[in-house]
Amino acid sequence: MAPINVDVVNDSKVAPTAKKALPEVETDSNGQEHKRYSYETLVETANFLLSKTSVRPTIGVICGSGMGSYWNEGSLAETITDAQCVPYEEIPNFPVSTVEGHHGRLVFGHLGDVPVVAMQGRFHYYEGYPLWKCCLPVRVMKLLGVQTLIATNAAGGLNPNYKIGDIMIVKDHINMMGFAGNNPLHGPNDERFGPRFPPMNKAYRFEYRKIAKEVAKELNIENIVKEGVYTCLGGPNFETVAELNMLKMVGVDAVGMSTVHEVITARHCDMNVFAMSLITNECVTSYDLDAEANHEEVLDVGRMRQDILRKFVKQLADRFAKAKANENP
Ligand SMILES: O=P(O)(O)O[C@H]1O[C@H](CO)[C@@H](O)[C@H]1O
Ligand code: HPA
Repeated sequence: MAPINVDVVNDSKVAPTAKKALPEVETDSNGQEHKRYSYETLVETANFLLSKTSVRPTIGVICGSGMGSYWNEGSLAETITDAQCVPYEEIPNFPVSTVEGHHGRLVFGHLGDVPVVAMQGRFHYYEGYPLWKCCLPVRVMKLLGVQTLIATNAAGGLNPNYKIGDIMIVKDHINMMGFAGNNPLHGPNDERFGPRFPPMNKAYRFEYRKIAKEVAKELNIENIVKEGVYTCLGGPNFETVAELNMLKMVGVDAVGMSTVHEVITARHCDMNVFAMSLITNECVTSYDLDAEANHEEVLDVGRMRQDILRKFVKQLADRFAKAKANENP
């Protein structure tokens, strides 16, 4: 692939009016300054990555808590073949991972025959990054040629029918942080990424959810695969009983601290999205219960389910790639 031309998107020349200069520096609520990235800056990041690997990924995977670190220890290394890893510290303009269970590097390689890039570690709002910065890798993936995003996360189960270790296919989300005006697309819009007002009602591609249910049957794991609504809170504290009961009332099945803003960013730049939550704990919705959520349990359940997740993701990548190929014969 030749280096990316900033004046051409989807083979069409970009009108000068579509390019909006983003403010160079944004200050977050803690007074910390974050450099804003223009389209051109992210193209530089993407070109750097293209020079580091021969893989040209069409599918991007984001590993949730506990699902990335183990990929480092032989397990996914066996699944992502020809792995070429680039630590986040080496990537120009990239944030770095600060959370246990998030390794902090991009892994380029293949899942079966499908060229992929996996984020072995994501960025969360509670780490101090503005939402747009948490989602910067999604835009970089788009510039690398990724058409489909598979986002995974660890989440607390609110739906009383969910058990620890279940996998919830995300059918929709409630953007709680967006209700307060916090959105990854906040700020000037550069139309080379996408439109000012992107629709979000079909965020989680119906066809891919259908495929995932078929794959679950084929892998004999349909009894642990559910489908539901996810929400992201800012974290880092786990929720109060009253907060969880409120979320339950408004139709949330699983709660976490990620994914929603990544999905919004991916849809904005017209990527196909599939997301799933590993239910790592049951949300405590009664004052009578003694249990408390904790990150160690979250990581343990990720470890417990790593074999199943690996097989599932590998099959999904294969089937999504085939579905995409049938779309563009
Ligand atoms: O969403 P991921 O990154 O999987 O992680 C989830 O697990 C962590 C809490 O244990 C939080 O970061 C929450 O968002
Ligand atoms: O119960 C939870 N709440 C929020 N985020 C989470 N991530 C894993 N479990 C949880």
